[in-house]
Amino acid sequence: MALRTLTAKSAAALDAELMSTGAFSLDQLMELAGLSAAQCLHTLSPPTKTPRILVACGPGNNGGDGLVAARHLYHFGYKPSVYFPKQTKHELYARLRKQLEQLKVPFVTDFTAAAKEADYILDAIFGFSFSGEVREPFPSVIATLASMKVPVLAVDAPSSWNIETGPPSDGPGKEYMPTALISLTAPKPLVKWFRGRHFVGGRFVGREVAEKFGFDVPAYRGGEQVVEVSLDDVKL
Ligand SMILES: NC(=O)C1=CN([C@@H]2O[C@H](COP(=O)(O)OP(=O)(O)OC[C@H]3O[C@@H](n4cnc5c(N)ncnc54)[C@H](O)[C@@H]3O)[C@@H](O)[C@H]2O)[C@@H](O)CC1
Ligand SMILES: [K+]
Repeated sequence: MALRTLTAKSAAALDAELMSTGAFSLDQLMELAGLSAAQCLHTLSPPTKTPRILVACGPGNNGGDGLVAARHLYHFGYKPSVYFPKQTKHELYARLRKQLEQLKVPFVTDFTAAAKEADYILDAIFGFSFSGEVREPFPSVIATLASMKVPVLAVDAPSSWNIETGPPSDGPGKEYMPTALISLTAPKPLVKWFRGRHFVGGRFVGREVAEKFGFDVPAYRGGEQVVEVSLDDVKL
């Protein structure tokens, strides 16, 4: 199974098409993306082994995937906590937050302290719209992710990596290499620099649309939302 990659520009164009011609709402896509990230974490390590999951959420849709994943992780039997320092007023995010509050999922403010207590971290800080130098308050968060021993699953991209050119040549993300990566819809060119277990999730695109945007739908098994794809099987 050889998979083609999707550039940041094509990923954004695909998103726009799914939410216009495709007739999807953002809620739907985010729900499926977040569900696949939670299923991926379960594949990596069950709640009996790593119960405490710290979910780091950024200000955009990658962060929204993290909020959705935190809710599913709770229902899978984990004890998630959420770091969400740059909250938007968008009503979708307010609802996702309220859903977590009703489950008594804690929101933490000190990322480094919370990371020391975690068994696994979900990196949902930045996805395909990240660019430039990491701005506050995230440099210290990325530095913690880069230096600590707790395993990390990155959602769509290791946060702070450039989508096309991979890890930054300087700054806190230079040494950051998550344990695992779940590419949403299709791998991005940055997988060339990634060393770890690689998965694809976000099972909502048909073959016709995939062909139009120049990527491949992986061979998902049965009703699963996520599939492990060897990096050797990604066409770079
Ligand atoms: N088609 C798909 O595959 C889908 C993707 N989704 C998710 O949506 C993500 C893309 O979401 P968005 O386009 O909202 O963008 P991101 O969540 O990737 O990031 C954008 C946010 O980060 C901030 N930001 C960008 N560069 C920064 C920097 N250098 N320092 C600090 N902050 C910075 C921006 O101001 C913005 O708030 C994907 O990666 C994926 O996780 C899903 O939610 C929906 C479906
Ligand atoms: K991420």
